[in-house]
Amino acid sequence: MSDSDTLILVNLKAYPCDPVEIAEACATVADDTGARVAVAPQAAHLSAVADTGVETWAQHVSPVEHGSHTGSTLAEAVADAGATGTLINHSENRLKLADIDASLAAAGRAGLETVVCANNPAQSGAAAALGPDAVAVEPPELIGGDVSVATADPAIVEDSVAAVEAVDADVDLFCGAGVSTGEDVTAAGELGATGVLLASGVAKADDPEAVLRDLVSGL
Ligand SMILES: O=C(CO)COP(=O)(O)O
Repeated sequence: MSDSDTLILVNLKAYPCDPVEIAEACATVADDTGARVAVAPQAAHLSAVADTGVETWAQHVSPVEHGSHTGSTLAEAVADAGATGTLINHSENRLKLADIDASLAAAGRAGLETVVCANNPAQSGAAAALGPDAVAVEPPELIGGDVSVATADPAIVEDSVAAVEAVDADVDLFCGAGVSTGEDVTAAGELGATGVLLASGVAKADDPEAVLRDLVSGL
């Protein structure tokens, strides 16, 4: 990947890390290198992360509007907290098709950039048909592992790029699972991805900033 618009999106999931420390490391590396690095913390940490100045994403928004929806993650609320984008349909928070559509509508109302996650090329094409800004293909069996999707299953990335392109050429294709090094980022770009999602490589690192600097070196 050589495009500075390429997104490195660090999903903190529910890992026991310090979201502000990682956000500050991401902001520092982004400022130093011009790379686009974003952090998706727990919803309760969005404001604290956004206050660091880093690009901040929600991990999920619910398929709801303002109203009687106890326990929901309202798109307008995450935008108020400083998020500028959101994941939808992550492998660990799968939604029904109609709910993906409604979450996209909610994100659109709130002005959030959107990435819909998918398991495989067929789902990637289907997700593209719903009109997100990007689709992220993440094979569930590789999530949290040591081998990057681009190495373990390059065809799933290439086939997802093609599936998305066939449906809507304006939708970007990202990939994720096992991404932790600059080499992984380079390999993803060579397969046609214009962004990577990663979690454990940064969230579990002893030195998140060092990992981020290595990741960015692969752009
Ligand atoms: O699910 C992921 C990002 O959303 C990928 O997680 P890992 O980077 O831990 O494989």
